[in-house]
Amino acid sequence: MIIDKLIETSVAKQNPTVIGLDTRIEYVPEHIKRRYFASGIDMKMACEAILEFNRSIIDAVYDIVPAVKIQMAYYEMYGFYGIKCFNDTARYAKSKGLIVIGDVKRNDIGATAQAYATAYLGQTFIDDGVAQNAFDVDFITVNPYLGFDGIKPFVDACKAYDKGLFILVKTSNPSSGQVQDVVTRDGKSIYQIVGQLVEEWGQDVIGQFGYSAVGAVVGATYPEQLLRLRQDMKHTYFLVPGYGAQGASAEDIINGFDEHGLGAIVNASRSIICAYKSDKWSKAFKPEEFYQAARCEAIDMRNDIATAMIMKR
Ligand SMILES: O=c1ccn([C@@H]2O[C@H](COP(=O)(O)O)[C@@H](O)[C@H]2O)c(=O)[nH]1
Repeated sequence: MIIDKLIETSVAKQNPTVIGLDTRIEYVPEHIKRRYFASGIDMKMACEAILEFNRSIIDAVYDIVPAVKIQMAYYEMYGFYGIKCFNDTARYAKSKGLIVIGDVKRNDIGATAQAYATAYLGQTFIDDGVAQNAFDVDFITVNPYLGFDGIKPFVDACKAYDKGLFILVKTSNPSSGQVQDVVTRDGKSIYQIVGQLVEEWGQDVIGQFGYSAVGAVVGATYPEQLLRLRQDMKHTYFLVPGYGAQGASAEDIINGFDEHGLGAIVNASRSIICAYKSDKWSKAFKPEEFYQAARCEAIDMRNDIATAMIMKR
C-alpha cells in the first residue's frame, strides 16, 4: 500500500520530511528566467522556467528525501500551462523514485467529489475500454467540510488504485482556530471531531505498519493540538506543514511522531526552495547554485528533526 511505501522510504532515507514545490516565478533565479524569456515573456515560458527550477531541486534532493508536495495553487495561476507544469513536475519526481503529494485540497458534494477523485486518484474514461490517469500523484489533500459523502469517492479511489489522502484536520494558519477550535456541546473541539472521523474513514485501508492510507493534515504551528491528535488518532499518518517559513521548529513538530519515530511527515516549502536567498545560505551559494542551497537546507531540516527526536527520548 502507498502508505507503507511512504513509511518504508522515510525509514530507508532516515528522513521524515517532504519538500514542497510551491514554486513562484519570483523564486526562479535570473539566469534561468533570462533563457526562457529571451523569445517573449508569457505563461508558457514562465512554466518552462518553473519546470527547470523544479527539476533541479528534485535532482538535488531525491536521494535524501522520500517525497515532494506540489502545491497546485501556484500552478493553477498559469492556467493550462501551469497544470501541465504540475503534472510534468509530478512525473519527473516519480521517475526519481519520489512519492508525490498533490496539495490540491479538493472536495464537493458526492457526485462532484467522485469526479475529483477520478481526476487525481483514479482513471478518466475516454472511450470503450480506454482510460488514462489525468494526474500522476500518490496522495492528495482533501477538505473534510462536506462530510462523508464528499469523502467516500476519494477513499474508494484509494482502495481501487492504491492511493492516499491527507485530510485537513488542524491547519497551520493563524486563524485556523476560528472554525477548528470551536468547542461543541460535548466539550470537544471541531478539529478533534474531524480527527475522530478521519480515523473512522480510514479504517478499511490500514497498511502493515498500522497506519491508514487516509492521513491527516495537522499544522506544526499548534504543537499542543498535534500532541492531542497523535494520542487520539493511532492509525492516522500526519502531514505536518508549518516548519521553516511559518515559524515552527523541530521541537514543535516532534509531538506528531509516535514512540517508534513514525506517524508524521513534515513539509517545508519556501525555506527549502528559496534557501539560496536566505541570510543563512546566500553568502555560501550564488543564485546559480540555488539547488545546492536547497539540498543543504533539506539536510539541516532532517538533522534538526533527528536531534529533536533524540532529545525527546
Ligand atoms: O494547514 C496547512 C495546510 C497546507 N499547507 C501548505 O503547506 C505548504 C507550506 O509552505 P511553507 O512555505 O513551508 O510555509 C503550502 O503549500 C501550504 O499551502 C499549510 O501550510 N498549512
